[in-house]
Amino acid sequence: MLVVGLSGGVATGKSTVSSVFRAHGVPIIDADQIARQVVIPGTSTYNKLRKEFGDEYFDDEQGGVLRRDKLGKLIFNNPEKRKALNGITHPAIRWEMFKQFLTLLFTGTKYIVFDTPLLFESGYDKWIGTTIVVWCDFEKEVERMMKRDNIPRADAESRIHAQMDIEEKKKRAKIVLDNNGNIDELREKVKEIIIQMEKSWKPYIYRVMFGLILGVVPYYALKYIRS
Ligand SMILES: Nc1ncnc2c1ncn2[C@@H]1O[C@H](COP(=O)(O)OP(=O)(O)OP(=O)(O)O)[C@@H](O)[C@H]1O
Repeated sequence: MLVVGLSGGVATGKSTVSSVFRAHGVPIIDADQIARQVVIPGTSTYNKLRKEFGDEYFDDEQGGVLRRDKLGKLIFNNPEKRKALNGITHPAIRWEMFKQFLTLLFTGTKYIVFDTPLLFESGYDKWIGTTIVVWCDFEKEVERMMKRDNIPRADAESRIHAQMDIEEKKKRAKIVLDNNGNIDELREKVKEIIIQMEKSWKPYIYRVMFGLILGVVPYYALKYIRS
């Protein structure tokens, strides 16, 4: 199975790209969705967060849900608190991603898209067959974020500046997806990528390698145990 990493700047269009893949039946592992899933009230990650950050970060009138905005503001300029948050949430996110990956591995799907804003920051790009970076001009990025999130310009700009430079991500990507046009143009570009991936031999090569590992490793392990 070919794993395609999808990343880019904030509000550059990753979710839009992801939805086109999904509409074409490509399975997606969505890191943002998993990050929300692991902090649902009642999970062990939720309980650890509540203990670490205190009740003020949870909305008990809404079933105790995490106040993401409030926590986001706290960690924005507080590296220690950010470290504590990541220390609690990241292992749970990684574990959930691994479970979803394993499930998809055995369904025989040809390729999957791994949608994560922090693909390069986390270093996962090194383990991934192909990487796509979605980008658009700074001004467009700011405008789209302000409109979508209903936030002032200063907030949008500081969220962009808090991320790894988009030029660095573009340099490290295998496929650079320009989203300066309209949404229809973006959809057409994604369809083109899907056509190219359908033609790719990489998934078959990976399948043969995986099959060999599954067959050869137990064979030698048994041989070693019996000798
Ligand atoms: N080509 C486009 N033309 C106009 N608007 C667009 C285009 N592509 C995306 N948008 C809009 O820009 C906003 C941001 O797009 P999207 O949510 O897909 O970005 P994202 O990279 O997933 O964001 P985040 O980093 O916050 O997860 C959305 O409101 C989306 O509808």
